[in-house]
Amino acid sequence: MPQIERPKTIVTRKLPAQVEARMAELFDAEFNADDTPMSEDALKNAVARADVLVPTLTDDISKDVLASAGPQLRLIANFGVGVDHIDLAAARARDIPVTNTPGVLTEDTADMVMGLIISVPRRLAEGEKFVRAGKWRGWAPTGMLGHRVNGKKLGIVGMGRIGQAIARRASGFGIAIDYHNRHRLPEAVEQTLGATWRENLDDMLADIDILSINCPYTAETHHLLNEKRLGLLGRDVYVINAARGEIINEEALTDALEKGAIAGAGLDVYENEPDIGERLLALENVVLLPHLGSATFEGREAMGDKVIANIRIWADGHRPPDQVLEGWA
Ligand SMILES: O=CC(=O)O
Repeated sequence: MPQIERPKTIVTRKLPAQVEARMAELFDAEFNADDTPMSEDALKNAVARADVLVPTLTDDISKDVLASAGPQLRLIANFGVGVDHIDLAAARARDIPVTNTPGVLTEDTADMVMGLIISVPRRLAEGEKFVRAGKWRGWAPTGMLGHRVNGKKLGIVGMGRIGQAIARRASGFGIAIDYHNRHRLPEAVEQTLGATWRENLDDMLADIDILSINCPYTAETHHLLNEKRLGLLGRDVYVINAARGEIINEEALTDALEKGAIAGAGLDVYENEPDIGERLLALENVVLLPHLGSATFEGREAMGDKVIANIRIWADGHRPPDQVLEGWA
C-alpha cells in the first residue's frame, strides 16, 4: 500500500462545492468545472496521469480505458454505490482497488422508492399533470381512481441495505414484505423487518402486488426481469426500479405496460440513460424520474466525505474501508 502526501486526484464530474473544496485542500485535485461527462479519450488521458481517479456512474471505466492507465494509477474511488460502470476484473488484473460509497445514500434512496410505491398506484404524478393541464373539473366519485397500497404485498429483489430500508418503510404503510436475495437474511433480521424470504424468484413474482428492484447490476442480473418473468406478474402489479435500468428488459416492460399486462411502473433508472424510449415516454401509467435516488444535498455531501475518507486512508498506506471486494481474493 502506498503512502502519498498529496495524490494527484482527477474527478470526472462536478461534485458539491464543499466536497471539491475539501479535496482541493487535501489532494492535488483536478476538477471538471463544466460538468460535461468525459469522453473515452478524456478518461484515458485522466487515468494516464492520475494517482487516484474519482469517477461516477456516467463514466464507462472499461478494460480499454484501464489499458491506458499509467503505473501511478493506484486507486479508483467511485462517487456512488453502484460500480457496474467499472470493469472490476480489469481493475483487479492491474491491482487497482475500487472503492464506493455504501450506507450514506441508503435512506435517501429508500425514501424515493417509497415515494414511487405510493405515487404510482395512487396516480399522484398523473394527477399533478392533470391539474396543471387545466383539465380538472372538481371532485368526482369515480375520478382518477388508483389502487390501495395498504394491505398489499411488496416483493423486493435484492435485500441489501436499500432493500431493507424500503422494507422498514413499507411495513409502516401496512404493506406485507416478501424478498428474494442470493442469501437468506438471518432469521432475527427477517423477524424485525417482518420479511419473508422467497428462494424462488418466479414464485414470488406470481404472488405480489408491487415489485421493487434493488439488487446490484451484474452479469447475473442483466435482464433479470425479462419478458417471461414479466408474464408472471398479475395485471394489477406495479414495477418499481431504482437500481439499474439494465436489470429490466425495457422493451419487454414497455410492451407489458402498453398491453395493460401489468398496471404501471415507477422508474428512476433506464437501460440507456439519459435516453428513454418514445413508447415509454408516451405512457400514462408510468412515473419517470431522472435517476434521483441519492439526490439530496446531505447525501451527496456524505458521498463526497466517503470518497475523501477512502482516498486519505489509502494514501496513508491502509486498505480503504469501502473497497469493493468482488473479484478480489
Ligand atoms: O445510482 C447511484 C449510485 O450507484 O450511487
